[in-house]
Amino acid sequence: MSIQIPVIAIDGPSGSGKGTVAGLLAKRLGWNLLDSGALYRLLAFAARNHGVDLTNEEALKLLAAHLDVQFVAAGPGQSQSIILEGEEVTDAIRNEQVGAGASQVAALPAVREALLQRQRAFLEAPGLVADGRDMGTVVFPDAPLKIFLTASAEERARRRYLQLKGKGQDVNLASLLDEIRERDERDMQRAVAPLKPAPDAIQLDSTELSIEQVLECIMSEVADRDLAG
Ligand SMILES: Nc1ncnc2c1ncn2[C@@H]1O[C@H](COP(=O)(O)OP(=O)(O)O)[C@@H](O)[C@H]1O
Ligand SMILES: Nc1ccn([C@H]2C[C@H](O)[C@@H](COP(=O)(O)OP(=O)(O)O)O2)c(=O)n1
Repeated sequence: MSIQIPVIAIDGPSGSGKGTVAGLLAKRLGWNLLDSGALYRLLAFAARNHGVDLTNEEALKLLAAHLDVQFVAAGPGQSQSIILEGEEVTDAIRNEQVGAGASQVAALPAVREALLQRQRAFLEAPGLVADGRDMGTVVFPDAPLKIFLTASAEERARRRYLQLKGKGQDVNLASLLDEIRERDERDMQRAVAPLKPAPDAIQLDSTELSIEQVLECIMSEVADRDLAG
């Protein structure tokens, strides 16, 4: 009898808190973490370094298939450093320019196909917390717990503004709101694996919730399903 490794899929738009909550959940449960958005960000970043146009699907597919990337963590649930072609890029891929590029390459079917197995390879015991746009719909459709995390666009832009400003980036709230809206639109409208809740996802609006409240809400679903072992 094969033993199913549990997955918690957390999908939703930019700035809804997916990455933060996924990291905290993985830490609390001692599970592995998949930041799927980082793969699309890395691809956009690598494409720029190699002079590959973000519309060149064939070249991007090849680059995606051979992307030399390592996610380095001290152990399950520990924070990750991201190494691309031997260079630490953990912070370099976290800006809206790379985010917009990621959203562009993510709309290409050959790119998504090339990254699919790489994402599924993160599924290792004792469990996986996976965050992105299509974790519950495409990558892990059998996940026993799926969360679709949202917040108003204004609140998400405000969060992103504070986050990037805290990192010393020169940011503007109005342009961040525009960029977030543009990215939402592209991610929701694309033909392949668009951003949308899986039919069996629990929808959670975090506009008025603290990070701790979101975490507790998800932990109670984990307990209801007896996932933590
Ligand atoms: N419920 C919340 N309330 C307030 N701030 C939040 C909340 N969730 C996340 N944040 C903050 O918002 C920013 C964006 O969160 P992040 O996890 O990167 O979002 P996503 O991965 O969905 O893009 C981070 O600085 C994070 O600390
Ligand atoms: N599973 C995923 C994850 C991200 N993407 C695309 C769409 C997103 O706009 C970009 C960047 O994703 P990322 O999760 O890093 O972005 P945010 O942290 O939510 O701003 O990649 C995707 O298409 N599918």
